[in-house]
Amino acid sequence: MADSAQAQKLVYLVTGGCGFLGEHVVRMLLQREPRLGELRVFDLHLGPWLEELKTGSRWGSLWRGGCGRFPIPSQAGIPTPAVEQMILVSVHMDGIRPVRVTAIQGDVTQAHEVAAAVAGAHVVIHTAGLVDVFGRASPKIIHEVNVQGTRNVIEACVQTGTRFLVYTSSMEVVGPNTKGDPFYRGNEDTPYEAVHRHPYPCSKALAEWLVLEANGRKVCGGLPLVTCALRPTGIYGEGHQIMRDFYRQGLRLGGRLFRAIPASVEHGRVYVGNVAWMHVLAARELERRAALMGGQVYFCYDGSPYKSYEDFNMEFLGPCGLRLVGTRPLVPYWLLVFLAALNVLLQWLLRPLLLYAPLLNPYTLAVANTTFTVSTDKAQRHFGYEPLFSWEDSRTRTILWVQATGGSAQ
Ligand SMILES: NC(=O)C1=CN([C@@H]2O[C@H](COP(=O)(O)OP(=O)(O)OC[C@H]3O[C@@H](n4cnc5c(N)ncnc54)[C@H](O)[C@@H]3O)[C@@H](O)[C@H]2O)C=CC1
Ligand SMILES: CC(C)[C@@H](O)CC[C@@H](C)[C@H]1CC[C@H]2[C@@H]3[C@H](O)CC4=CC(=O)CC[C@]4(C)[C@H]3CC[C@]12C
Repeated sequence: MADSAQAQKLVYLVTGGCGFLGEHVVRMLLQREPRLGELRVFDLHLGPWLEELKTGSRWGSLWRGGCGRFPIPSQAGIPTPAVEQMILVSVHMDGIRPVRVTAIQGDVTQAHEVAAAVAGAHVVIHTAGLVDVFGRASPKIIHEVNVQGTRNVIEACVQTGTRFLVYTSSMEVVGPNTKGDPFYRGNEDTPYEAVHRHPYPCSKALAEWLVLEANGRKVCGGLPLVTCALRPTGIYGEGHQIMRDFYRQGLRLGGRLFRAIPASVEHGRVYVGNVAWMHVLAARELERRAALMGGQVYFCYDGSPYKSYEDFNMEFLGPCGLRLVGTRPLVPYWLLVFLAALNVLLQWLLRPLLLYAPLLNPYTLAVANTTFTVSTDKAQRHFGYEPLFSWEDSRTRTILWVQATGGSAQ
C-alpha cells in the first residue's frame, strides 16, 4: 500500500447508500475506515438520516462547516445530479479525522450520473439495486436497475480510472433454483444447478457475472480493475422492512403469527452489521490482495443460527410479544400454493387501481420452503474477515430496533 493509513485520504463511493444495507455500510465506513477522506453517498432516494450526520450525535462525528448544495466538479461538461456536501469530523482510534460526506441524488440507470459520481473515487461499493420478489416492479425495470445499473458502474470505473469495485450480489445468484433443490450448508465451491426464472435472481446473476468478468480490464491510466462480489444470505437487522412487516402483521392478528413453513427448512440469515463490515474489509483489502481476491465471490456469513425463516424471525418477534402458533404448518401446502396463486391474480386485477404486493406469492413460498444455508470461511481465508457482531449482539440490536419501531412505518 502506497502510504500509511494515517496519510491516505481516499474517496469512497457507496451506491444505494441510503438503503437498508447501504446505510449500515456508510456508517461502518465512517466508524472503521481510517483512510476515508471523502464518502460519496449515491442513491435514487436520499434518506433523512443523512441529516443526522450533521449533528454527529450517533457516530462520534462532530459537525463542522456549513452544509450547502455544491455541484461535484462536472466531468467534461457532464451535468451532475443534485449534490449536498457536508464536512464531518469523524473520531477514529488514531485521532480526529476530517471526512467530507457528499450526498448525491442519482440514478444508476443513467450512465452520465454514475460517471460523475464515480470520477475520482478510489473504491466503489455498489449496493444499489431493486430488491423485488413481490411483483412491485416490472421485469424490465428490475433488469434496468440491477443489470444495466451495474454495467454503468463498471464502465464508469473503466472510463474514470477507479480501480476497486465491491459488488453486493446475493445468495439468490445460486439458489434456491427452479427445481427447489436444497443447498445445505454449502460454500462457494459447492456444485449446485443455479437455474432461475424469476427476474430478481436472474438480474443478480447477470450483474454478478458482469462484475467478475470485468476483473482485470484496464481502466483509464492503464492499471487493471479489481472486482469482487459478496453474496449475503437473508439479511436481518435494524432497518429490515420485511421484519417490520411481520411484526405489524402479528400485532394486527392479536400478537400471533401462524406457521406456514416446516421448522425443518433451514434458511441462511446474516446480520446487516456483519454484512456491512465484510464490505468495508473487502474494499480495504482488495488493493493489497488483488491477485487473490480479484474476480472472486464470497458468501456473507456470521454466527447467526440455522433456522427456518419464521423461527428465525421469532428470535426477535418473540421478545417483542408475538407468538408463532403451531409446531407444524397450520395449513396444507396445497392451500398455500393456491393462496399464493390467488395473490398473483389479485395483483394483476388490482394493478390499474393500486399496488397489491403481499409477502406470499409462488416465488416467495418456494424460496421460504427450500433449505438454503451456507457454511464457509472463504472470506476469512482470503481477507481476514471475522464477524464484528456476535449472534447475541446482533439479536439484541435487532430486538431493540423492532421494539423502537413498534410496528411503525419507520
Ligand atoms: N435484503 C436482503 O436480504 C439481501 C439484499 N441483497 C442485496 O443487497 C443490496 C441492498 O439491498 P437492500 O439494502 O436490502 O435493499 P434496499 O431496497 O433497502 O436498498 C437498495 C437501495 O438502492 C437504491 N436504488 C434502487 N434503485 C436505484 C437506482 N436506479 N439508482 C440509484 N439507487 C437506487 C434504493 O433507493 C435503496 O436505497 C441489493 O443489491 C440486494 O440485491 C443481497 C442479499 C440479501
Ligand atoms: C408468506 C410466508 C410463506 C413467509 O414465510 C414468506 C417469507 C418470504 C417473504 C421470505 C422467505 C425467504 C426470503 C428471501 C431470502 O432471504 C433470500 C433473499 C435474498 C435477496 O437478495 C433479497 C431478499 C430475498 C429474496 C428474501 C425475500 C423475502 C423471502 C422470500
